[in-house]
Amino acid sequence: MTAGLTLDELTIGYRGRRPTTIASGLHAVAQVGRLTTLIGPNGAGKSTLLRTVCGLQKPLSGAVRLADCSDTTRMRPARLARRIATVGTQIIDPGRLTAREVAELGRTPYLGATGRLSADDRARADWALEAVRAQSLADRPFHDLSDGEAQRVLAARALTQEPELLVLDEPTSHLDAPSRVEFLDLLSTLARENALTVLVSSHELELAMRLSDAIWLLSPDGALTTGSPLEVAASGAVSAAFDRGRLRFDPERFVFDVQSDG
Ligand SMILES: Nc1ncnc2c1ncn2[C@@H]1O[C@H](COP(=O)(O)OP(=O)(O)OP(=O)(O)O)[C@@H](O)[C@H]1O
Repeated sequence: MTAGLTLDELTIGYRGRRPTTIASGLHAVAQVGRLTTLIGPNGAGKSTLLRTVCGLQKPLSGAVRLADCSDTTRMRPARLARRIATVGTQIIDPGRLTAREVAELGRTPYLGATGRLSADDRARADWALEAVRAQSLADRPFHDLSDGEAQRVLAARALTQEPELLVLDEPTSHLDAPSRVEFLDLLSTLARENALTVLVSSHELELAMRLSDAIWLLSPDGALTTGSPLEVAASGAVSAAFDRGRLRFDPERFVFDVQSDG
C-alpha cells in the first residue's frame, strides 16, 4: 500500500481577530487507490480540514504531504492545480458553457500561452465524462442540468485535471438515495482503477461506513480516528461522536437504531 496523502502533525483552524484551533497534531494516511471518507458531526471541522488539505487554507502548523512527501501547504497554486483536484459543495455557474466545456476547464493547468485545447486535452475530458457516466449530458448547457447531473459533470472536470489526489466536499448532498450509493461506488472504482487517492467528506454515515475503503472520523473534540470502517466502528468513536438521545450506532450492522423506552 502506498500513502497518497499524509497529515503530518497538522493543526487546523483560523487566524484573525479571534484565532480558533479546530484540531491539533493530526496524523493520518490516505492510501493510493482507495476511497477514504471523512465523517464527523456538524461543525467538527471537516470542511476546514479538506480546505487545508487542498491548500485553500493555511494550516496553523504542520504539513500535508502527497505521495512524494512534498508539502501541499507550501506549494504554488499552479503546481497544486496539477496534483490536486477539488469539488466543493457549491454548484458553480459557468454561464452558457456546455457540460463538455465545463469538463474541459479541468485542462486549464496544462494549457500553453494560446489557451487552446489539444486533441489529447479533449480526449481526456471525454474520458472523464464517460468515467462518471455523463457522456449523454456532454452537449447540454451546464445550467440546465439537475443538481445531481451537475455534480457528476463537476467530478468529470476534476478527473480531467489528471490529479493524483481528488478531494470532494459532500459530493452526495444533491443526489437521490440510489445515486448516492452509485456515486460513492463510482469513486471507489475510479480510485482503484486509476491509482487515485480519493478523499471525500460525507454526512451519509451509514453509506460511508458500507462503501468506503477507509474512514477518517473527526470528533468535536478535534480527535481524528482512522482505519477501516470495521476498525473505526469497533473503536467506539462513531458511537461517541454521533449517539444522542435514543439514537444508537450499531458497530456491526453500520446502522443507527432508535432504542425503545424502558
Ligand atoms: N472563516 C472562519 N473563521 C472562524 N471560524 C470558522 C470559519 N469557518 C468555519 N469556522 C468554524 O470552524 C468550525 C468547523 O467548521 P467546518 O465548516 O469546518 O465544520 P464541518 O464539519 O464541515 O461542518 P458541517 O458538517 O456543518 O458542514 C465551526 O465551529 C465553524 O463555525
